[in-house]
Order: sequence, then C-alpha cells, then structure tokens
Amino acid sequence: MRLDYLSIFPAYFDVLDISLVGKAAINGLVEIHAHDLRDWTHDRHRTVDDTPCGGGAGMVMKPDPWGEAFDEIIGTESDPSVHVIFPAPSGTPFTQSAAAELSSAQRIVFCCGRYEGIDHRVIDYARSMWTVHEVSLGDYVLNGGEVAALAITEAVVRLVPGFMGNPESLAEESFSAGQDGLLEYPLFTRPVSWRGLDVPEVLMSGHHGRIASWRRDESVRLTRERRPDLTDSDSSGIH
Ligand SMILES: N#Cc1c(-c2ccc3cc[nH]c3c2)n[nH]c1N
Repeated sequence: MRLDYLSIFPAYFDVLDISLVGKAAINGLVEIHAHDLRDWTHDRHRTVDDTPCGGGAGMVMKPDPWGEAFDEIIGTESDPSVHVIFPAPSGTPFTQSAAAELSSAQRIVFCCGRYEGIDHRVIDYARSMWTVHEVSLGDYVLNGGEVAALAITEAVVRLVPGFMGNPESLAEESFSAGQDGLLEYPLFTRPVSWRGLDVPEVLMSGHHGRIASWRRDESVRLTRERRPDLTDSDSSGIH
C-alpha cells in the first residue's frame, strides 16, 4: 500500500516513521510519501490561498497547486483504484467499516486542506479521475486535515493483513464486526488488587462461559450508556 500526503505542513507526517506505521513501512507493508503543496507554486511567496469568491471570511486554497501536484504524484490518467481522501468538517463520518474497506486499497492519497478549505473544483476534478472520499473525524473543528489524515492512516494501516502481530486482537475491539458493533468491555490485568480496587472476581474464576457472559453484559451496558445510537444498528445484536 502506497500512502501519499499533500499538505502545506508535510512535517506533520514525520511521526509516521516513529509509530507502528513506521514499522509497517520498514516491513514493506506500506510506502509513505509526504509532499509540500507549495512545491507546486510558482510565485516568490509560494502562494496557495486566495480570497473566497462571493465574499466571506478567511481564505480558500487555490486549485492550481493541487492540480499540478496531482499530475506529478498520481498522474493524468483516470484510475478508480486510487483512493483520494479529503478530510473536511462537511465530510461523511469516518467509521471502522470505512477503514476496513480502505485497508485493501493499493494507493491512498490524503489531501490535507487548511484555511477555510480547498476550492471545490479540486474535489470535483479528483472525482472525475479517481475514487474520492470526503470524510470527517467527528463533530468538532480542527485547523486542517493533517490530524485527520494521521488518524485515518492508523485506523486503516492496522487492518492491513500482516500488520498486526496478533490479528485475533482486532476481532474484540470496539466497533469491530466480532464485537457485534458494541463498545469493548472494560479491561483488567495484574495486580488483582490495586489501591483498594480489585479485578472483578468473575475474570479470575477461570470459568470461560461466565467470563464471556460478563464481558457481553458489560459491552451492552456501556453501549447503551455511551452510544445509544449504536444500539439500534442491525449489527449490534441489541435493540
Ligand atoms: N476531517 C476533519 C475535520 C476538520 C477539518 C478538516 C480539514 C480542514 C481544512 C481546514 N479546516 C479543516 C478542518 N475539522 N473537524 C473535522 N472532524
């Protein structure tokens, strides 16, 4: 899997060399390329923004640098196997199932906007050429797309076959299919007693049936408390 990042702050992605994603890069599972969008400007100030047509506050990212960067990084041929991701507050909420779908992609290009956003023609052009995803991390405002690109990268790459040492651990995580779309149950490890707080006795009983039942009940309780929106989904198993 090749991952490209277009941003005016490409140093954001240096962290990928440190994290687990860096290990995947070393193992050849992923190839990471970060690019400075300003490398595709031609004025002395390396300008990437301009005032919004129709007025309004802030600045909008000009289309020209994006188009020239696309030509060099992706090419000028249409290819639906290339996935181009535009993080944006107006995007579709990014989910675990979206991460799972993207984990089989061979090429993902992240377009990280700044200012008020990117000229919409850039997205329209990308849609005419590749498979485009306009996605949002959640209902809060960031200053740009880089943090979202990092989060999406981690969510996707950890699902790439061969990345996780123990793929079985994926099955029991929150939002995973194996968890019936429920939130993960509380986790405990040694010591059994810590600052007057004890591990639930059932988890020390060695009775696998009771442990499984306790974990399911906890997942249902937590999901009802914190994510009632998940309790009506078909995959949740609770209604
Ligand atoms: N994804 C996502 C986002 C953003 C976001 C993404 C891109 C830009 C470009 C300028 N401002 C941005 C905010 N805010 N909140 C989210 N969940």
